Amino acid sequence: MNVSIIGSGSMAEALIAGWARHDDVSMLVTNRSDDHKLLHLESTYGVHTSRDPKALLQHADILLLTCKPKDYKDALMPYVPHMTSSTIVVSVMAGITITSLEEVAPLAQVIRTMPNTSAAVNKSMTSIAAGQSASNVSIDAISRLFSLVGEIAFVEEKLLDPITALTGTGPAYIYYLVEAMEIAAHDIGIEKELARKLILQTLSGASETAKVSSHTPRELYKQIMSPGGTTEAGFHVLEERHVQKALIDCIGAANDRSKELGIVLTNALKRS
Ligand SMILES: NC(=O)C1=CN([C@@H]2O[C@H](COP(=O)(O)OP(=O)(O)OC[C@H]3O[C@@H](n4cnc5c(N)ncnc54)[C@H](OP(=O)(O)O)[C@@H]3O)[C@@H](O)[C@H]2O)C=CC1
Ligand SMILES: O=C(O)[C@@H]1CCC=N1
Repeated sequence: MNVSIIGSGSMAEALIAGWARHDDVSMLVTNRSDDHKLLHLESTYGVHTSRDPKALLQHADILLLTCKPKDYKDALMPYVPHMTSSTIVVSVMAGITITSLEEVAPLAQVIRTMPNTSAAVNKSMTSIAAGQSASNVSIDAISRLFSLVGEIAFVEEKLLDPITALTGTGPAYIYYLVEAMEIAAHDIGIEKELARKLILQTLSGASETAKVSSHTPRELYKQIMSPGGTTEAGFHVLEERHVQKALIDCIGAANDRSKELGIVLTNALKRS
């Protein structure tokens, strides 16, 4: 599969790192102006880079838009005159709707996705919503492409905003938790390197258990909690400080922002 990638930031690099392990994915990458980043991607992953829209479109029918939502119009415009009905525009952007993309690229088949940076280790959770213009063959191609770097789910487009808050942003919540556990480990006398190993194996074990177990998360944490024991003592603080409520509100705020991004940017760019 040939993919031309427009934007070379964190999300693009995670996908490139994942796809670079697959010989059948050929990538041509561009960005706005960061030559250093393009050189880094060439030397690290063996991808090719270009600043010629025609070359990027000739390389692939799949144009992957990995710029920030505010830049989507500028990023897409140079390709529009060269597009045909076999051009597939795939977006990973938060908030920007299929309709907005179709307005800028009326000939293209548009597919919206929400992956996450765990694509770099083939563990992305990518949700996919296809526009009316996308053929089954194109949808199949895109689902195969993202399956190479993790799990996929087909969803209705309206779910992509909440999914952005849950799984697009999701790894950041986990890293924040790991950071807190590392600080705590230091405070209670466990050295950094050992702490990291202990924490990450605990996290991956808990994730795997939650995945295969028939128990709910509540049942699973209750199984670890002995009356009068250490877990209960720790949970007492979590409950007292309303940590679960804070996490629920955090995802709610990310969801609100995701919706807002789409509305504000689409209106602003329509006026421009
Ligand atoms: N970061 C994440 O974890 C996730 C991000 N996303 C989505 O992915 C997208 C990218 O996010 P992220 O990687 O963090 O962003 P970054 O800011 O790291 O990267 C943005 C990239 O877009 C490029 N760009 C900007 N304007 C243009 C243009 N006109 N033409 C070509 N390239 C352009 C920039 O180039 P230059 O540096 O040269 O200016 C840069 O390489 C966002 O829309 C976000 O919603 C989705 C899921 C997770
Ligand atoms: O913070 C953001 O807007 C992007 C979208 C999902 C993850 N990062």
